[in-house]
Amino acid sequence: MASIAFRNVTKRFGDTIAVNDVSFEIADNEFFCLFGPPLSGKTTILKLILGLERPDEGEVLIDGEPVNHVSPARRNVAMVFQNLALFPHMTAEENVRFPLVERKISPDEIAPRVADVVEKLHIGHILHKSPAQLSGGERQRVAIARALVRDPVAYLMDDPISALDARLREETRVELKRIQHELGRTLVYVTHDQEEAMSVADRIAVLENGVIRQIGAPSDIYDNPRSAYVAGMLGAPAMNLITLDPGRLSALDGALSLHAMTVPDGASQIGIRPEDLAVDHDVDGVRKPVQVYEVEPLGGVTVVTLQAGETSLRAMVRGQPKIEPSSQVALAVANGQACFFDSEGQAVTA
Ligand SMILES: Nc1ncnc2c1ncn2[C@@H]1O[C@H](COP(=O)(O)OP(=O)(O)OP(=O)(O)O)[C@@H](O)[C@H]1O
Repeated sequence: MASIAFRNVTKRFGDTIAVNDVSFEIADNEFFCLFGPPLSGKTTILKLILGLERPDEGEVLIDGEPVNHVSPARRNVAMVFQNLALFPHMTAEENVRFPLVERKISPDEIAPRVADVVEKLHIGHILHKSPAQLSGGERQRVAIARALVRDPVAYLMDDPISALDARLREETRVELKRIQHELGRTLVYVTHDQEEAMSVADRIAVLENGVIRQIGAPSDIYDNPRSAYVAGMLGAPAMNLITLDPGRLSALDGALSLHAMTVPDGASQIGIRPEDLAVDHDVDGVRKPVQVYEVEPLGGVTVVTLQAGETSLRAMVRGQPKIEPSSQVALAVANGQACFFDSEGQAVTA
C-alpha cells in the first residue's frame, strides 16, 4: 500500500518538456487516472513513478519518502504495459504463476498468492486450460491475474485495454475497478479514452502538453471544468463551445433565449453539454428558429446536430424522438445549465 506524490516535477528530453512543473498527491488505495491526448506526458509520469526516468527538477515521493535516487527494483511498484497477452504454450495457471516463478519466489509462497488472485478474479474453473481454449474475456481476466499476482505497493497501468474490442473493453474495465477495490492497492492508470477515465477513476488528472490542467473526481471535473480545454476533453458528444461574438450572439439569443441567462462579465465563450440542450420539435405555436442538420439514433439516446445561424450545435435527447433532418425546432438550455469561459479559455462565474 502506498501514497504517491509529485512535487514540482519537471522532465525534459532535449528541447521537449514532457512533464512541466507537475504536482499531485495520490492517496493510498486510490484509482487514479492520468488522462490526456497523445504526447501529453502520461507515460513519462508513469516512468518517473517507476524510476525508469529521473526528474530534472522536483521530487517524487512514495509513502512520503523521496525516491528520486531509489532504483526501480527497490521502489516495488509494478508496471503493466499495454500488452496483456498470455504465453500461448502455458496453461492459465502457469501464466498466472509465471511472474513469481521468474522472481524465484519459493513454491510455499507462490501457492497462496496464486490462490488469492485466482479467487478474486473468479478464474478457478479455467486454470487448467490453455489460452487458445479461453474466451476473450477469460483470457483478459487471466492476464490481469498475472499482472496482479506480484505484491507491489502500487500498480501502474499504461493503457492496458486499448487494444481490445469495445465490448471486451467495457467488461474488463468493470472487472479492473472491482479488483482494485478488492485488492486495496493504489492504481495509477493511463488512458486517452474519456469514457474509460470517467468510469473507472476515483480521481482524474487531465493533462495537456505536460501540464496538469485539473484534478478531481470524474463528476466534479465534468460538472465544473476549470477551462474550455478540460470541458472539451470529457463527455461525448463533446460540450458545445460557442464564441460569443456579437453576430453569433444575436442569432443564438433568438435560438436559445440567452437573454434569460446571467452571462458573467468577461465571458467570451459559452459551453453547453449536449444533454443540457432541450429540443422541442412537435409543439405547435412555438417559434422554431433552429434547423436540424442530422439525426443519429443510438438506441437509448439520439444525437441531433443543429444549425442556429452560423453556429453548429449538438444535442443529446433520450430515446428515439421523431425528429426529421431539415426540419425546424425550438431549443432551450435545460435548467440554465451552461459554463462560461474567458478569452484565455479559463472558466468565469457570475
Ligand atoms: N525517451 C524519450 N526521448 C525523447 N522524447 C521523449 C521520450 N519519451 C517521451 N518523449 C516526449 O515527451 C513527450 C511526452 O511523451 P509521453 O510518451 O509521456 O506522452 P503520452 O501522453 O504518454 O503519449 P501517448 O498517449 O502517445 O503514449 C512527447 O513529446 C514525447 O515525444
